Amino acid sequence: MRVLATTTNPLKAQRLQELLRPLGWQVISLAEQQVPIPEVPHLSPLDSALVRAAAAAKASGIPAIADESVFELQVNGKLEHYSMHFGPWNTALERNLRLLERLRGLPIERRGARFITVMALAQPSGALEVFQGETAGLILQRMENQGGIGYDPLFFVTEASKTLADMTPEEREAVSPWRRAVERLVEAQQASKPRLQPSMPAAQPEAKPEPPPPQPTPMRVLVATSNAGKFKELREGLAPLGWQLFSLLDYPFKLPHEDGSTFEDNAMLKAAFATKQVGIPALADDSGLEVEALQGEPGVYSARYGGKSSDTERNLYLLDRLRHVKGEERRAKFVAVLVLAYPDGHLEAYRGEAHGLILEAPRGEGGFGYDPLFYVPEAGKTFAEMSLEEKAHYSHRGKALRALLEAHRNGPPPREIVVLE
Ligand SMILES: O=c1nc[nH]c2c1ncn2[C@H]1C[C@H](O)[C@@H](COP(=O)(O)OP(=O)(O)OP(=O)(O)O)O1
Ligand SMILES: [Mg+2]
Repeated sequence: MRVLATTTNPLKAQRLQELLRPLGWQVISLAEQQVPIPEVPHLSPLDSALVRAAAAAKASGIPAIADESVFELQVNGKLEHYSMHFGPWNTALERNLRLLERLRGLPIERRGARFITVMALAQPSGALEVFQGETAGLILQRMENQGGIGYDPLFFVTEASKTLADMTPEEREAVSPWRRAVERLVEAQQASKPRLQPSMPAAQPEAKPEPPPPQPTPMRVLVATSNAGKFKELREGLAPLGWQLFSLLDYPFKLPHEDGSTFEDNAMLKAAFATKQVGIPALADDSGLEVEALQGEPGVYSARYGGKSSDTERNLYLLDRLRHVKGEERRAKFVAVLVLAYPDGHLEAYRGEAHGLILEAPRGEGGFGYDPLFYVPEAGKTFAEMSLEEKAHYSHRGKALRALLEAHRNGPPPREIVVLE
C-alpha cells in the first residue's frame, strides 16, 4: 500500500519508510507528490495533524499521515504548548530563554512536562485514526548544556536521567515521542491484519555496526540539508572526524529561501540560519551544475531549474536545452561549497569542483540529481554508475569534504585574526 507522508523532508520520509516497512507500506513524501496542505496556525497539535492528514488523503486519493510535536506543560494551572513555532522568536536560544523566563520561580516539582507527538492517519474515505507518543520529563531551571538542539538542553528525560541535548541521535530517537507514535501506529495496523504464515522465514536482524571507539566529547554538528542524497555523502565523508552528526530529522525546520547569487552566499545563508535554530555548529552544502554552453546555467538555480520540481524533470529539461550542442561542447562542472557555521557567528568555507560532460541520455541508477547525466571521462562512468566511495573520489562534494577534513585534522582550525589598520 502506498501512503503519503505530509512532509517535504526526505530524511523524515526515509526514516518513516524504514519504520513502516514491517507493514509493507511504501511511503511517498510531498517532495514526490505535491498536494495542497492547508496552513492551520491556531489549532491544537492534535487538530493540526488531523486537518493536514485529512486534507492530504482527500487530495491524493491515498491514505496520508501527518504528525505534530509539542512540549506540553502546566503554567499556573493552565496547559501551554511550546513548539518550533512558539512566539516571534526565531532562534533556539531566544525560545529557550523565553521559556525559562516564563517558568521563572517555579520549583522543580512543578516543572513536569510532556513531549508529545500526535500522528494522524487519514483514509481518502474520511476515516481517521490517531496515535500518540509521549515522553515524560522536566523543564530544567537553567540551560546546563549550551550545545543542544532546540528545546533539548532544557528537557530532562526522566527515564533516561539526562537531557535530550546529552543524547546521541540514536538515543534521542529511541525516547522520542515521534518514534513511539510510529510504533503505536505499526502495532495497531498489525493487530488489525491477519498474521503472516509461520512458514515465512523470519527476517534476519541487521548486523549492528561496531560502535566507534570512545572519543573525547566529539563536536556535535547539524548537517543542514534536506537532500537525502547529499546527507548520505556528507555523513560518509565526515566519518573520519568522529563528529556526532544530527540531521533535519532530529530537528525539522525549513531552511531559508536560497536567494543568494553564489554558492558561497547560499551555503552561508543556510548554515548561519541553521546554527541559530539549533545552537550547535551547522554544516550546509550549496551545490550545482554549471554548463559551459549554457553560460553557467543552471548554477545556483540547479535545484529549481526550469521551475521543475523533480530530478527527472530537471534532467529532461537540461537535455532539451542542450539538444543542439554536441560532443565536447557539452562540457560542464559541478561545484560544491560547504560552510560550517558556529553559534558565535564564526564561519568556515570549503569549495570543490568536478569536471565532466553532459551525456545525451541518462546512465546509471545510483546517486541523485543530475548524476545520471554527468559523465566523468577519467572514470569512463557517470556519477550514477559509481559507488558512493568512487563518486566521492571524483566529485565536487568529495573534494570540498577533503579540504574540510584536512583543515580539521587536529580539531577545529585556528581562527584567523585580521588586524584592522
Ligand atoms: O553530487 C551531485 N549530483 C547530482 N546533482 C547534484 C549534486 N550536487 C548538487 N546537485 C544538484 C542537486 C540540486 O538540484 C542542486 C543543489 O541544490 P541545493 O540548493 O544545493 O541543494 P538542495 O536544495 O537539493 O538541498 P539543500 O538546499 O536542502 O541542501 O544541484
Ligand atoms: Mg536547496
